[in-house]
Amino acid sequence: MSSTSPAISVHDLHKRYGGFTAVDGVSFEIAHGETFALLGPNGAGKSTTVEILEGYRDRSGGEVTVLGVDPRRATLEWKARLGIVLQQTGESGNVTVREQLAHFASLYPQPRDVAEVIAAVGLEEKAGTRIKALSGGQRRRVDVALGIIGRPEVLFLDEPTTGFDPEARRQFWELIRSLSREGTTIVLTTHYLDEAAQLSDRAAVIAGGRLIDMGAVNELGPADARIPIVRWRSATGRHEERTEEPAALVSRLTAEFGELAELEVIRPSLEDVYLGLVEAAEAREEAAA
Ligand SMILES: Nc1ncnc2c1ncn2[C@@H]1O[C@H](COP(=O)(O)OP(=O)(O)OP(=O)(O)O)[C@@H](O)[C@H]1O
Repeated sequence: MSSTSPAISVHDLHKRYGGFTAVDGVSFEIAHGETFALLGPNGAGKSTTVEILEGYRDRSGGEVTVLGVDPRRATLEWKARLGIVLQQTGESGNVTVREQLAHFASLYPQPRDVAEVIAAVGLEEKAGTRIKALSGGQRRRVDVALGIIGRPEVLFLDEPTTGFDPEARRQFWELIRSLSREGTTIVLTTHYLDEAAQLSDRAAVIAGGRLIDMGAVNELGPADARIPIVRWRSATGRHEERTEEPAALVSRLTAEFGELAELEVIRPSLEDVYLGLVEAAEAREEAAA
């Protein structure tokens, strides 16, 4: 497959569970080397979509290719090119972290070095510990380690940092950035919008099985949702103004009033923009019902 073709292509994807439509006509493409986030509220259809891409779930309609292959026609060779960190942690074994990783490494043609992966997920001190004796967050790190041990070309991360402490999350971000620098294509689903903003090039927002927006993480949502907000307090109380030119407003205010109490310029975060998008989609849904 030439690298100009997308790593992942999804066209008009549908998934029905009995009479319930979980994914309702979703289309997107992910380029080689891109980090792409799938965002959306609980039950939006993110895991279903990702599991179809991974070949774990069949689809009801639409076309999908991952590394040029339809996941319905998955081969072992194709699977070896993917790394998968599922939402639920399955690792609770009687073997040690090092043994488990060495076992998985032996299943891949070009695995990463076991000690390097253990260090990358910050489990050096637990390498000789049985997995069942690890904490929840440490087990999640084992899941991540197992996802990358095979040197995947495409890495699927379904809520990878759930249960991580803040330091572990930052460490994980560094790991993902280094995998991305090596050219790994990464598909991330997360409810941590700061994580999506930190790591992804582009994001798609899904709600009720439909794609409601897609774009670069700093360009999602309507333009007015991203206008900066200037807040300050004066003798008359608290004030807030949205402006495309916050620096000009701040210098006008300081020229007029001098030093201002509690002055801040806020750029709406991905979380603010995301919440606006999801609320608008829910309102449209209710109006249509
Ligand atoms: N095996 C199944 N049978 C019936 N319905 C299912 C099945 N799996 C998922 N669903 C339904 O499909 C919808 C989408 O589920 P999915 O797990 O894809 O959502 P999600 O966006 O990943 O949510 P979360 O953020 O909670 O993980 C949900 O309403 C869910 O109840």
